[in-house]
Amino acid sequence: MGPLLLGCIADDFTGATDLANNLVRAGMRVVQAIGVPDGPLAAEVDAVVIALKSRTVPPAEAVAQSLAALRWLQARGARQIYFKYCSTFDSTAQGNIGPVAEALMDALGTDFTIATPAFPDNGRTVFKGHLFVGEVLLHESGMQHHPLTPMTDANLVRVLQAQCRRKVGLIDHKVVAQGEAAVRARIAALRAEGVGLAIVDAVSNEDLLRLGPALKDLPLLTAGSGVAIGLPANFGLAPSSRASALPPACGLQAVVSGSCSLATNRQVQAFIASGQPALAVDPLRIAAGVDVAAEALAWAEPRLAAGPVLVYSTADAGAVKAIQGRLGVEQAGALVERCIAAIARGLVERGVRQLLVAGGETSGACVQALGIAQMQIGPQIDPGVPWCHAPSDAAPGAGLHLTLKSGNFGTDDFFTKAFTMLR
Ligand SMILES: Nc1ncnc2c1ncn2[C@@H]1O[C@H](COP(=O)(O)OP(=O)(O)O)[C@@H](O)[C@H]1O
Ligand SMILES: O=C(O)[C@@H](O)C(=O)COP(=O)(O)O
Repeated sequence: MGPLLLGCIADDFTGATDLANNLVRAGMRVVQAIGVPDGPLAAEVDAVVIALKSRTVPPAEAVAQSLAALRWLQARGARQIYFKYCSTFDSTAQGNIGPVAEALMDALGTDFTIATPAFPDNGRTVFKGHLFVGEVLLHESGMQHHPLTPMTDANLVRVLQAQCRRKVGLIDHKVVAQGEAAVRARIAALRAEGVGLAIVDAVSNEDLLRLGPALKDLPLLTAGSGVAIGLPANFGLAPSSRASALPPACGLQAVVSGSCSLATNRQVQAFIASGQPALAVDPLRIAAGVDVAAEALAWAEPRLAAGPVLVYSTADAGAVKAIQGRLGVEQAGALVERCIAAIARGLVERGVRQLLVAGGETSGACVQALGIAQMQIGPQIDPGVPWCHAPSDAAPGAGLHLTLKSGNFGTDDFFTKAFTMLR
């Protein structure tokens, strides 16, 4: 196996597939590893995305996990490191984008990196350092109500500065629009001013493609998945459908959702409105000690043969706040994640081989419960969300098709459309 071109560290599991998807589409062969790999890679690849569950853990833990991933990638000769976070810049008051970025800078001995969550294909654009989600600023996008990482300020220079020791600057759109030489000159000027991290404006894929060549020599990039579209060309790679081939799909179909994002709420409603079977799980009953996972599996089992079933804890912002008020934010999140993960495993043990998981933290819990170590990346369903294929100890034999949907991604009919794509 040759040295890696790109070594990637993602702060959650859906985010990791999102990044892998953009790299694959731009021509890289990619494996997504769940945590730092402890065995050989499943295939010859150009890039590895190590998926961590480090977005909402205490900063010191996120740093330790990220440095362990970095050491593994460095040992495989990775020529450039990419720290992937959310396109809505999800972070807690303590981090973890700033602390992890700075720890990686220290470990790599570099004095400068960029930071941009821009992902125009999904409506995430950055202008004058401010993040827009679709037509509105970040703090008006619904993200202000996120259960774990409420985002209340769209000014990313300010948000990142609050998380960093180093000075944070801006490479604004006027510079990006002029292309590689102007971006390089701006980076040199910022370095001379002692700026360590710069938010980069980008409002279109063209901006990201113009940015790519200017980033070629930076040891570390930090970004959402958007920046990835301009990187494979730096290594002489071009788009090819060969990179995304998966084995044929088989088995039963199911959706589990622990995401409470606006897009997922719409997708759950659309699935229910289409008349397909759906069951809500109640966090208060889980907290009361009821075996909600066993109940859900007993409900699902007789229905699976007829088509996809949905089990969800998805709720609107008001309902989530009420639950968190009763159980505490972390306790509510952890209880629901454990329950949905047990349901996902039980469904696979009952023959589900096409599984859709909605929610980043939820996906992390499910993938761990399914004993999945590595995932092969397949074709895109919607921007940022590919089908994947993975061996799982709950699915002996050929493994299972799996898609990890970021909370805010996908069209309203995603829960139905995803399965029709596999036919
Ligand atoms: N009804 C609910 N009440 C409170 N918390 C919930 C509920 N449903 C899910 N959660 C928790 O909310 C969090 C959602 O995060 P995540 O899975 O990352 O979704 P997203 O991708 O939309 O951010 C998880 O920790 C999940 O367990
Ligand atoms: O960059 C993105 O928006 C996604 O890849 C992502 O990280 C989303 O996280 P969740 O909303 O927690 O799924």
